[in-house]
Amino acid sequence: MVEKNEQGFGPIDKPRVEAAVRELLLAIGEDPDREGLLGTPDRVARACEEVLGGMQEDPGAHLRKQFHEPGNQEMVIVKDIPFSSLCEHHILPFTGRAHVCYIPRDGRITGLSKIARCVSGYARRLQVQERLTGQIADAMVRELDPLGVLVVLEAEHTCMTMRGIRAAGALTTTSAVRGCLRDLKTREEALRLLGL
Ligand SMILES: Nc1nc2c(ncn2[C@@H]2O[C@H](COP(=O)(O)OP(=O)(O)OP(=O)(O)O)[C@@H](O)[C@H]2O)c(=O)[nH]1
Ligand SMILES: [Zn+2]
Repeated sequence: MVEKNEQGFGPIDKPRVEAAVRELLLAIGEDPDREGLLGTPDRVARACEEVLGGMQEDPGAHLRKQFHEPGNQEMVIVKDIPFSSLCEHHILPFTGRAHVCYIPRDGRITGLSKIARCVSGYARRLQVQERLTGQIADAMVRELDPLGVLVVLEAEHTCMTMRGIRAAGALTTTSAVRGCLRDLKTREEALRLLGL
């Protein structure tokens, strides 16, 4: 049996991905031995390692790079963090921007880039946007114990734009709220600062 990591995933088996891509090419009526496709199974396998690399890490661990600013309980907002993920229903990309807002507890803050790294780690998995949003918020709560967290994701799903309903330009917004950001007034201030 394949050993799973602490995130619940096995390792990426590159030769197996390559064999599966070759089989897929045959299944769609292509010739995997024609010149243009010769390197494709290897390229797709390498691309999988990259775009699904978040399965091999604990994205929350980035947030453990912390600093202490005594007395600071003011809102921190990191806006417009770009992300790319893969929808687990069609294995097609959905891409967009994440906005993360939190209120530190007793000045316990994290490195700003670490928030973007956390988003990237959870995005580089097979996902649904709602779960991705909640996982980011929960990691913030787990690692920082902040007074409140608000995560908003806006994304375009290619499974909705290049196939199926083909609703080009349709944008999906999801949010996850924890702690004191559930309070209407605090949340309104966060949304105002986010321009949402
Ligand atoms: N809630 C949610 N739905 C998603 C996400 N990504 C894709 N979907 C949806 O998953 C659904 C899968 O529906 P199915 O009827 O099983 O699949 P389908 O026949 O390909 O559906 P259509 O896309 O409507 O053609 C679709 O409505 C997709 O739009 C996501 O991140 N969140
Ligand atoms: Zn999809």
